Amino acid sequence: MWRGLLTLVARAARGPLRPCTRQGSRTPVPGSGATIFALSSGQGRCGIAVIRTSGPASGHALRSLTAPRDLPQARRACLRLLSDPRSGEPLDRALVLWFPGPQSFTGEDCAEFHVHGGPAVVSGVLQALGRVPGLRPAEAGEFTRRAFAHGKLSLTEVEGLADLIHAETEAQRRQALRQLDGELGHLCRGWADTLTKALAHVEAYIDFGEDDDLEEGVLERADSQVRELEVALGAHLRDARRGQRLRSGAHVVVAGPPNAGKSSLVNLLSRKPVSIVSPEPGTTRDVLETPVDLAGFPALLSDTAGLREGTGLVEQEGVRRARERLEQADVILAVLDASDLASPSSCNFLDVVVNPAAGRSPDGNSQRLVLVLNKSDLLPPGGPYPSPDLPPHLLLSCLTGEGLDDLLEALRKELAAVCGDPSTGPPLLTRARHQHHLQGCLDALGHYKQAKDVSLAAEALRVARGHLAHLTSGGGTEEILDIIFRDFCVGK
Ligand SMILES: Nc1nc2c(ncn2[C@@H]2O[C@H](COP(=O)(O)OP(=O)(O)OP(=O)(O)O)[C@@H](O)[C@H]2O)c(=O)[nH]1
Ligand SMILES: [K+]
Ligand SMILES: [Mg+2]
Repeated sequence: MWRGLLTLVARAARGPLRPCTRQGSRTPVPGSGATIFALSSGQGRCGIAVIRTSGPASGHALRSLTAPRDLPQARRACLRLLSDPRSGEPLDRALVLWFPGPQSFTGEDCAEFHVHGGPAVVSGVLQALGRVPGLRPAEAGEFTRRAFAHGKLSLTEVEGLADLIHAETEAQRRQALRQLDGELGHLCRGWADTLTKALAHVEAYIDFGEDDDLEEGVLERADSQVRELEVALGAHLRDARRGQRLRSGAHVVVAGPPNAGKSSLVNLLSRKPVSIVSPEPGTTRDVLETPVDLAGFPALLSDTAGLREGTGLVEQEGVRRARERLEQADVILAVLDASDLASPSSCNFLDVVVNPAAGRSPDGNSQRLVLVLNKSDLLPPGGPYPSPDLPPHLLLSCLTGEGLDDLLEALRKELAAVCGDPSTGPPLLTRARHQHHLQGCLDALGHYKQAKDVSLAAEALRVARGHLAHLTSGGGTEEILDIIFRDFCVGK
């Protein structure tokens, strides 16, 4: 009786043991019956512009604009005269491509028109397409959304694609490409498979626990699979901030005493005059932020007020803001005037900011510090060399540019440590959403271990697996999909 009841409970709670697939097809695509069209290449005058369509009327649209010719061979570029289907007026001589579904980007019938990139040609072809029955202009991200709905891309791949389109630095491009290649999704599916196996063992125990023909130690095996998974997830979560930093930029804060040359350095690194430079100490009063590509990594570079006490109200507020910003830094770029190391403000900065940070052993999650002694051009040639008891530092002259290459190399190393190097290592978690689901999965595994009842343990494994499925498929939640697809431009 007891066992029969347990089996019933387990069966009812189990539902179908659906593997964690790439399909996002549980979400209906809004207006998916329509055929959509859009300019997919950038706006403005260009050599070639690409216009594409997706949906059941794509073939008809292609035939209408290239009449009287038939559809070209699938996936082969063909030169065709395009003309307006109503007036018959020639529009352009263009390369056209026909991608019958499901072997297309969206999984639907698609057509591409590679036209000459003049505005009149592009608008002529778009207008002609708009007059074909069943066609309407595409909304932002609609092509990708259809690809997702037809299981052509998983959600993490969609995110990778969005990031690839927006990638501004080499490291961002590498990370996005890896995610688009499905590495993160692949990893999650591997974890989900492990969970499915563990769940199968637990369910077998629920169903046949007292039968003699059940292998020994099924529960122990499930336990050890869960333990291994916990270790892997834990390691990945510890790395979580890195992928996000790489996506949105690491915070690099330039700090130091007044007049050390902080603003000069910010201008040098960003290759434009973002900050005012002057011989007057206390020039920079507020935090000035500028996004830069630092040695291939995206960074948000902040110029700050020189740190000193006992000045006017405005400057004091600037100093307060500088201190606040320092606390949020991933990398502190500490600047001192090499010719003025003995001054009270230099000594104070060394004591309060540099030495404490230099004393900490850095890991991927703690702040890192690069110490720069600027104005090396003012040092007497051949020595004496700045104080030997300084922590590791680099010599630089913002005036002559000497030492800049070494500084960039040092920054590259620090940024690779805080952002993770996208060329090596496991795929990174690039969004807070990823972190949330991995943490949810890990928490559920914790419940599994604490469960007093085997059917509760099975339920915990199902919850854990659900989190992994949500990570790759979005779980069909419209809001998440809306947020992700909103990032896309029209035509993608
Ligand atoms: N000789 C020399 N002068 C420099 C160098 N870098 C900056 N300076 C000069 O030092 C002065 C101060 O430079 P800033 O960049 O304004 O210094 P800052 O640290 O931003 O100053 P505050 O914002 O006032 O704290 C300016 O007159 C610069 O031209 C350098 O490498 N060599
Ligand atoms: K200054
Ligand atoms: Mg300044």
